[in-house]
Amino acid sequence: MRIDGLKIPVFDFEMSTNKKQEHQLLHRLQSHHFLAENPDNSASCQADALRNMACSLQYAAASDIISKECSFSWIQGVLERYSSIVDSPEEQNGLNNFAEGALSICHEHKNDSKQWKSSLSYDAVAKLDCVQKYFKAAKESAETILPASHVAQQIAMCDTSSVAGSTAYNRGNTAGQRPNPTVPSPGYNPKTETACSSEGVIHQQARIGSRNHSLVLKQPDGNQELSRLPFTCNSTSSGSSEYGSGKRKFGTQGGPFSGFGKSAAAVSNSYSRVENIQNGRGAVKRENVCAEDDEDSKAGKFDAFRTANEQLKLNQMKKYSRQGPVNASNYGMNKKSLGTRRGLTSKFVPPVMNRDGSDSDESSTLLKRSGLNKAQTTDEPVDERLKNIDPKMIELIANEIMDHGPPVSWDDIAGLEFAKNTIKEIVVWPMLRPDIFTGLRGPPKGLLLFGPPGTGKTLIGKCIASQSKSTFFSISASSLTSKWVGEGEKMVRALFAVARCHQPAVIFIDEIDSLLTQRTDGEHEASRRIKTEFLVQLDGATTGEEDRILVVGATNRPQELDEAARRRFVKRLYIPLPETAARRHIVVHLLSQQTYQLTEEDLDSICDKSEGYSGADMANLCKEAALGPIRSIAFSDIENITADEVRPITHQDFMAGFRQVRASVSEADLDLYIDWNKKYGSFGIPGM
Ligand SMILES: Nc1ncnc2c1ncn2[C@@H]1O[C@H](COP(=O)(O)OP(=O)(O)OP(=O)(O)O)[C@@H](O)[C@H]1O
Ligand SMILES: [Mg+2]
Repeated sequence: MRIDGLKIPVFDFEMSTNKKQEHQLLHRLQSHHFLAENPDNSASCQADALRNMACSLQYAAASDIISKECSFSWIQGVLERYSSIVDSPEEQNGLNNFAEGALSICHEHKNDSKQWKSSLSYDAVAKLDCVQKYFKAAKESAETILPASHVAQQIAMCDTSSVAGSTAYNRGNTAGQRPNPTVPSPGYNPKTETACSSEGVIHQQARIGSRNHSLVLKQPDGNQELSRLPFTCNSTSSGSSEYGSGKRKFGTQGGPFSGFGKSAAAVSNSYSRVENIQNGRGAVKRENVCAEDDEDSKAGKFDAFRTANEQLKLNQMKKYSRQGPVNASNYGMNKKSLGTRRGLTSKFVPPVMNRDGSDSDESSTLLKRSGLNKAQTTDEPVDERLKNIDPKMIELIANEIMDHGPPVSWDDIAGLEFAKNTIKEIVVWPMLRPDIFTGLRGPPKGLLLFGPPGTGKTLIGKCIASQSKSTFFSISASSLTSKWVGEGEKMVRALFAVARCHQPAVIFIDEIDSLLTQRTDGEHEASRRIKTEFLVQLDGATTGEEDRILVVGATNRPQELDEAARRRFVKRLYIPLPETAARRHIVVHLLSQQTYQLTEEDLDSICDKSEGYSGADMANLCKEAALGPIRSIAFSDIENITADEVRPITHQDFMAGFRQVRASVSEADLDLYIDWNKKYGSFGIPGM
């Protein structure tokens, strides 16, 4: 006999005298075959048909309609086909069993495989504790030795019979008699008893109603019962409709090949373990140790029998038992960006979130402050404006870009009164009185801070972050370009979308020249796209008039800015080198944490001598001077000296420091800034 597509070898039937049985078998095989081979049928329907086919073959062998060898070889072909469907990753032709876990985690993708478990093998079932016990019992009985695969098959067959419906074959007779299969009918709940052995060594009884089963060891002539091994199938899948629909539940059994298709936990749960067999011929004492089996399975004793999918679920259940089942939709959302930093001074974020509900205080506080955690990590509706934005980008923005560094006050910034006042006007006042700052009085949407390096541009950004009560996003051009290679423009879009949801908002872009350099013909397409997106967002094409988002850019190369970008930064503030008073302020401010002996004249002298120094240079000078008293301590005393015994910082230390720290900004560079400021800079606020 040959059935196309299954590559089944031709075997001789052991023709039964019962032509009716044979006819029924052929009829069943044929109909299952057509169901399995019809490409219009769904994968689950095909798999169902194959399972039924294998079941029919098993039954046929058990009933001596066909030979055992023929049945096993044929079943092998059927099972191969069945496995290829169950485990196929293709959505159309397979049930994608192994990919299910990953897919559901990624994007809650659902497919038929949710209802299916992939196959275990005969060998796998044979390794089960309960089956091994049978072997032991059989050996002890010394009456008959059963091949492992045969017993395993019996277990699977018993499981088959526990499920009523199309594959439950009714005999309605007692063990030892030849089977008398009938065509199953819907709703039929037969007492099932399956005898299976050409040698008549093992017979199996299964009563579906009570779900009590027994393996009966018999004499080869099939008449004398050697031993009876009862066990219980506590399957929860019963009824033809459930089986027919191919429904299978995690941790439950169902279907003829549930021995192949369920985890060891499910298998061990399904059968009570036979604890003690008194003798080969006598009664068998059985203890139901389902719970223990469950513990075994939890302890991983049966790891070899779990499919990847089941192992994944088990792990998740174990891991998140305190949180309940893992919600695939929030799985990816909760993940932290790998090793990213949040802002300029924030701590390292571990790659894996602490999922036991005790996520670090800092990160949870951060997310709370960002207001993103609730919308993004729970089922609460996400803001309409964020719907088309990649959640990972939103998360990155919340984690890394929203800045929550140490507070910087306006007093920490020496000098720069004009810049500070302008910023207060643009940022602070409109926030206090949004009703006044509307229409023509509406604050500008772009502010550019330019000037020589080390003059406090970034410091001003930090000050805005802590002083303005707005949501502050601090971003460097490199974080837009390097982390999302090829996706920088999406990141820009996401940044503005998140900012729009958290108004009033300030987006601070340090070193903006590297992001918005002049566009050239030869430049990379990706960077061009970022620039374009930025210009679009800055222009307010997607930002309404009433949106309160201020973009603050800082650069020490303003001349390299794209002219379109320049236009969009309406206010361009020159942040010059600190004047004498500002330098004095920096020195006093930094020395306030140390002991020092400096007269007013000493300070004047230091400030005069530091003409042309930037704020950063002044900070370095103070550091160098502060090391003077330490250098004067003998090396041998360094270990024992107390902090109070260190001498104060003196004028000489500063003079020594001047030899180490020189001005970092040249006159020529300054001229460039001054020129650019004359051309494009904002000169001041009227009346100030
Ligand atoms: N006006 C200032 N008042 C107080 N400290 C200042 C001032 N300017 C600079 N500093 C000191 O210099 C350090 C560096 O300043 P900052 O990073 O803001 O410079 P920058 O203008 O951003 O430089 P760059 O253009 O190179 O990025 C600050 O941490 C601070 O200690
Ligand atoms: Mg800077």
